[in-house]
Amino acid sequence: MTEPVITLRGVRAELGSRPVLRGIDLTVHRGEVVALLGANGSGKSTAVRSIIGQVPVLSGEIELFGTPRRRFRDWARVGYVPQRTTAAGGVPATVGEVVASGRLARTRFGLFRSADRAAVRRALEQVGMADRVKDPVDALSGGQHQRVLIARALAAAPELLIMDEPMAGVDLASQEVLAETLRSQVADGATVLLVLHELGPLEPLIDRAVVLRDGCVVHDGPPPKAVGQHALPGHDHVHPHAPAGAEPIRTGLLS
Ligand SMILES: Nc1ncnc2c1ncn2[C@@H]1O[C@H](COP(=O)(O)OP(=O)(O)OP(=O)(O)O)[C@@H](O)[C@H]1O
Repeated sequence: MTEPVITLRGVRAELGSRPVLRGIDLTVHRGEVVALLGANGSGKSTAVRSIIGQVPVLSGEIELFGTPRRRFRDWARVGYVPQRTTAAGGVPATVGEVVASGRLARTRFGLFRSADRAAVRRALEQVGMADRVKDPVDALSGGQHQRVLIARALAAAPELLIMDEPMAGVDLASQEVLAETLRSQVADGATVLLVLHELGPLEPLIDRAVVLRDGCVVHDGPPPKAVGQHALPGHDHVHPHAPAGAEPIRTGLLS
């Protein structure tokens, strides 16, 4: 096996004094594409947020690129795409500005040189949004907004991509663009940890699946087949932030 890029050992975390992660062990090696699966509320988002330091850890260890997370400083190596809750939420920024913000960690003192501008342009081209660079993100559809968030993560040319439900609420055309973007990242050697509710169009890319239930790992191995438990009735995905009575989000090809 190659070197570990993400290591979690016995990670426990609480939210509002409720145990949400109850001793998670997870290793992602260089070049691997790992899907983090599980029902609503099983702790998937909390697990990835603990990795990037947004959720305090009660006990256990987290390492990034072999360095304890507390001492890890090289955040330009990590691209994070958070779970998208609303289309744009009144962000008064253009597509170009949002994507350029993802490049800041690679600039010297925040000054954009031609290599930085080229990286921003390349990221926009990868997700098919180069012609929208001047548009306000408010004007975009959900799928286009997600493409912009992914371009923002790609702008720093990260070695590790962590994405929380990148396909949720994304139209089919954007899903295909995102799957293709991810494919080229993986071909270039990126390491990827994806929170997913179902494998969907990303299935061919996934090397390994880790399934959480009630804050514990209940499976770590080959991805479940497309007709597995996540595609069965009763496993529809209701977004926790959606209004009460909202329809489950159908992320696409399997449902
Ligand atoms: N800020 C918070 N305060 C208290 N409880 C929280 C908070 N955020 C999440 N939780 C709870 O923690 C549990 C795990 O949430 P988490 O978002 O990690 O699950 P998930 O597997 O990602 O689910 P989903 O697929 O619905 O996003 C849930 O029961 C959720 O209600």
